[in-house]
Amino acid sequence: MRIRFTKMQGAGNDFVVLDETRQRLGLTAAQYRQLADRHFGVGADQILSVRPSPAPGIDFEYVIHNADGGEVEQCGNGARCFARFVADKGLARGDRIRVQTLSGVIEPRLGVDGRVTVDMGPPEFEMALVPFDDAGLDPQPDGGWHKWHLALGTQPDAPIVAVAVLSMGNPHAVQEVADVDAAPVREQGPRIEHHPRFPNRVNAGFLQVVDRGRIRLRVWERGAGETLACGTGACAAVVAGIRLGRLDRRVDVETRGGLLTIEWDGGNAPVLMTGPAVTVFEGEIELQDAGETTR
Ligand SMILES: N[C@@H](CCC[C@H](N)C(=O)O)C(=O)O
Repeated sequence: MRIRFTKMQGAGNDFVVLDETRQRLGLTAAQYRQLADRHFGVGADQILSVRPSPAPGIDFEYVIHNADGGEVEQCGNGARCFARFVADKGLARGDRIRVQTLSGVIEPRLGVDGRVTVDMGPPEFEMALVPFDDAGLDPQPDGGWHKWHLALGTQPDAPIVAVAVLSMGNPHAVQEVADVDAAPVREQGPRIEHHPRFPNRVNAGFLQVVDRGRIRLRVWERGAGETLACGTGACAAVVAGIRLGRLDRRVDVETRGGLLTIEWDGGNAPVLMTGPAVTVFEGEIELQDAGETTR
């Protein structure tokens, strides 16, 4: 099967974008993995599918698959690329759209400077977690704010990390570090991702506070490994920092792939994320036949 695709990136978090507005491609998990593969495919952290409106008042459906082929609820950098894609392809009427994701409706809008701002909705602090057990977790509720101590292993000297746990539609566990360049992202990231506490796995963020309006961030993404930037990870890190009294309401987030700006007024206010969205190239690829068609 031969398909057309667009390769995009937002702060270095890269995507294969598929136009399914007229016809569903019916790809299998193995085919999503092939598209994401940097040696045998196009190469991407996530595959984004653009589908027609699923309901009145909604412009599009936005379906996200991680590089490992699994479907996920949300992707922030992808949301900006999604908005740029539907505008550039003439699929959207205005510069503001309403998009259905697995975790709710988000509202991206194109800025005059080429950047895109996305209303990501409010953060959630009551995530579904596997009940704590002595072997893996010591819960430390902190004034209603969920800050947990995770043991990364069962041996007595296993490292224990304190993480703030929240959802931006998708799950995040964020820890503060003194120096993000020296942070053990590749060692701890997979162990946090697969920690028994998180039934659906989790994205692991490592945040360094520079000052009240600036942080540096690296994220080990669920289903993709460390990426150059994670939009929902940036939202989660800033929300965590604000809740802990360490950050102001507008924060610049330095990632290895570029700068994102996150704003949050607290409580049930939506989180606003602003950053770049760039088309890299377009092409066609022959996909192998393998496995069962997914949603
Ligand atoms: N890169 C994304 C997040 C993509 C999904 C994530 N890996 C997950 O599994 O939840 C972003 O920019 O938010």
